[in-house]
Parts: sequence; C-alpha cells; structure tokens
Amino acid sequence: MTLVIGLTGSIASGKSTVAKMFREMEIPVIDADQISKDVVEPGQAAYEEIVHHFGETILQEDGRIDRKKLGQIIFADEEQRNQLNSIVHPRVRQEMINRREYYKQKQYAAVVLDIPLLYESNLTDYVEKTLVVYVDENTQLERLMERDQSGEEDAKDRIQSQMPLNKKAGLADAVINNNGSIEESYRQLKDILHDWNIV
Ligand SMILES: CC(C)(COP(=O)(O)OP(=O)(O)OC[C@H]1O[C@@H](n2cnc3c(N)ncnc32)[C@H](O)[C@@H]1O)[C@@H](O)C(=O)NCCC(=O)NCCS
Ligand SMILES: Nc1ncnc2c1ncn2[C@@H]1O[C@H](COP(=O)(O)OP(=O)(O)OP(=O)(O)O)[C@@H](O)[C@H]1O
Repeated sequence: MTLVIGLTGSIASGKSTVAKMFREMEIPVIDADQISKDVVEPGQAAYEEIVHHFGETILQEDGRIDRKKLGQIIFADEEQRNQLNSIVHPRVRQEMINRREYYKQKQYAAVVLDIPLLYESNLTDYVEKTLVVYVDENTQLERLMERDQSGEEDAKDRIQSQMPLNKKAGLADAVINNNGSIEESYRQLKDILHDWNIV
C-alpha cells in the first residue's frame, strides 16, 4: 500500500525545502507548481485560453507568459485569480492523478503531492495524510521578499491570496514548524514519517 501524503503550507513557508527532503529519502514528489508551469507553455491548450482572457500584454518577447506580470494581476484581484485558476487547475489536477496512480502501481511506500492550494481547492480527498509546513508571519514575509527579491506590498498580496497558515495548520494531520533551522525541520519530518510507519 502506498501512503499518499498531501504536502502544503503557504507561500514561502518551506514546502519546496521539505519536498527536497522527501526526494532525498527516495520518496517521489508530484509538484503542482511545476505542473502548473508546464501546462501554460506555448502550444498547450491552457496557454491559448490565458492569452485569450488576459490579452497579449501578459506575454514576453519570446511569446511565453510573463509570470511576474500575470502574478501582479492575479494576486491583486480575486476575480482575475479565479479566472486563471479555472483555466489552469483542471489540467493540473488530471496530471497529478495520473502521476499518483503511476507511483501507486509501482508500489512505492509513499508518494507526496506538493499542492500549495490543497485546502483552498478542496483537494484533501486526493490524499490520505496532510502535512503542513508552518512559519510565523514575519519569517514568511522576510523569506518571501528575500527569495523573490520582491517588495513588501507584492509579497503581502501573495500571502493574503491564500488561507491563513495557522488555519491550515489546524486542519493538518501533522505540522512541521519551519521557523528554526533546516536540520530542525528535517528531524520533525523524520519523526512524523516514523509515526506513519514509512521510515
Ligand atoms: C500567477 C503565476 C503565473 C505566477 O507565477 P510565479 O512563477 O511568480 O509563481 P509560482 O507559480 O512559482 O507560484 C508561487 C506560489 O504562489 C502561490 N500561488 C500561485 N498561484 C496561486 C493562486 N492562484 N492562488 C493563490 N496562491 C497562488 C503558491 O503558493 C505558489 O507556490 C502562477 O503562480 C500561476 O500560474 N498560478 C495559477 C496556478 C496555480 O494556482 N498554481 C499554484 C498551485 S497549482
Ligand atoms: N528553515 C529554514 N531556514 C532558513 N531559510 C529557509 C528555511 N526553510 C526555507 N527557507 C528559505 O525560505 C524560502 C522559501 O522556502 P521554499 O521555497 O521552500 O518555500 P515554498 O513553501 O516552497 O514556497 P512557494 O509557495 O513559493 O513555492 C527559500 O528561499 C528557502 O531557501
């Protein structure tokens, strides 16, 4: 039996950092952010729909979507965000299911679905256990601005476009507190996986 784990958190809370730990333990990770990037490449159906809805001003010179520009539109406007979600999410979901089934068939001990919007999009039925990577608000804002070299306003828009992280933590089967060092988070992850009989 493959245990299907839903890994989530809020923006810049440390999901990718924890996802890397899973990969290093040879537990496969299906990355919703990466799939959402692949399905909007030129030539894909979602690309045409996005250009149709948002106009050619969101394109770079090479014809690909300018993610920074599109982000500035959708993180500041809920209706536009819902529009983009309705184009991108169905494709991401289908691809995630396909990959999850592949790993189940291969009888891996566990597979991780790394889904930033696991709770917002009501996808908890896709997984058996939920794991939230938590940080406090100040650390989140600092890490986000540092990583993306973004201003405070843009960073706050992004944080506020998601369910508050403490609410997600309250819904989770397990929580990693990522305010400390990466080693501390790794130890918490090992304990959780031990409780779930995976390692
Ligand atoms: C708006 C886009 C172009 C910005 O791209 P960018 O490269 O700057 O960011 P990236 O895709 O790496 O996302 C970074 C983080 O932003 C957050 N985020 C992304 N999209 C959304 C959204 N629609 N609602 C809330 N938060 C979101 C997530 O925490 C994600 O991990 C891109 O995020 C996008 O296409 N979003 C819609 C698809 C989506 O919902 N992806 C997230 C989960 S599938
Ligand atoms: N424990 C930690 N100590 C110091 N820095 C950290 C720690 N965990 C993560 N970081 C850094 O914080 C930033 C955000 O982490 P990460 O990219 O893993 O978050 P994320 O939740 O995957 O973000 P997103 O939702 O944008 O994909 C990165 O620059 C990462 O290197």
